[in-house]
Amino acid sequence: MNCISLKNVSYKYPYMEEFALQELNYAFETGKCYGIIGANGSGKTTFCNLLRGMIPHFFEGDLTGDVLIEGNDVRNWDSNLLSTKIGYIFQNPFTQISGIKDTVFEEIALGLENLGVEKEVLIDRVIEVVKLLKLEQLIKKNPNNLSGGQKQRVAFASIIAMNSDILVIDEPTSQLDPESSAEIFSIINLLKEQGKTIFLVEHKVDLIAEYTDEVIVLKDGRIALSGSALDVFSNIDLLQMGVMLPQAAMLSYDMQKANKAFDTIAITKSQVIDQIKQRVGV
Ligand SMILES: Nc1ncnc2c1ncn2[C@@H]1O[C@H](COP(=O)(O)OP(=O)(O)OP(=O)(O)O)[C@@H](O)[C@H]1O
Repeated sequence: MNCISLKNVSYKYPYMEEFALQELNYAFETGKCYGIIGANGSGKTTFCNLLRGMIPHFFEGDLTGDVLIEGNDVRNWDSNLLSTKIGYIFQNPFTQISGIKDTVFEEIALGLENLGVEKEVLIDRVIEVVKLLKLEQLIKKNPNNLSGGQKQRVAFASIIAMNSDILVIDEPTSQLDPESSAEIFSIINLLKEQGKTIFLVEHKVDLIAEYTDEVIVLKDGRIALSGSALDVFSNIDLLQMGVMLPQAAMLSYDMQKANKAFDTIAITKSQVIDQIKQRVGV
């Protein structure tokens, strides 16, 4: 089933002459994890704002074509309903934390509280999410005093508590160290296992290759390339679109140049290991 469909969609910000998004056509399937990549200014954040209905509900400007969310035109959706259906995780965890709650527990409960969820249900739901993300040590702490990585985990917990079907995640690890980034990606894996539809903007292409099912490459607001992570990252044209290839793919191309090509292009570390094992016969 398609959760979001784009039919000939273009968008221009108010007072701008250039289109930020142009002639987009795509059918996004429920339960898949999509990676969104592209050079700076290619339209990734605008694309996220389109997918979550902020365009046209918050951003004015010219939107043409059809954005269908579960078959209904985005213009006909109630914006409050959309914000619970589609969760959004900011690039900067400091922006996501409300700043008005004294404990992590209250912070995670805030979205549910705003929805008027009954207190007992709310407490059960928060406890469930705290266990799932192993946040027990943090629940009594003040969210404002947490590290960036801890804040980002709390931000994920707040969104997961809302039980949104679709999650739009904009560069969640750009401000985190490798250890905190790995923790965030294990949470993204959990969400995949729960069958959520995920849109992930991430500059670290190795992570996109590892975790996503399909990849959309944006260039000047257009979908320049799309398909399975393997198809997209096997395409050397990516380099001309201002996008790096995963290290594994670079190694595959270097092996080709040295006339020692792998049987197939590898895009993840585990695929490289498989190719080497095959070659040395273990
Ligand atoms: N609020 C806005 N008003 C006018 N133009 C905007 C606005 N936000 C973005 N743009 C323009 O739209 C285009 C796409 O920007 P966008 O931020 O979506 O790209 P991006 O790929 O997310 O960039 P980055 O990787 O730098 O975050 C750019 O030309 C940008 O200048």
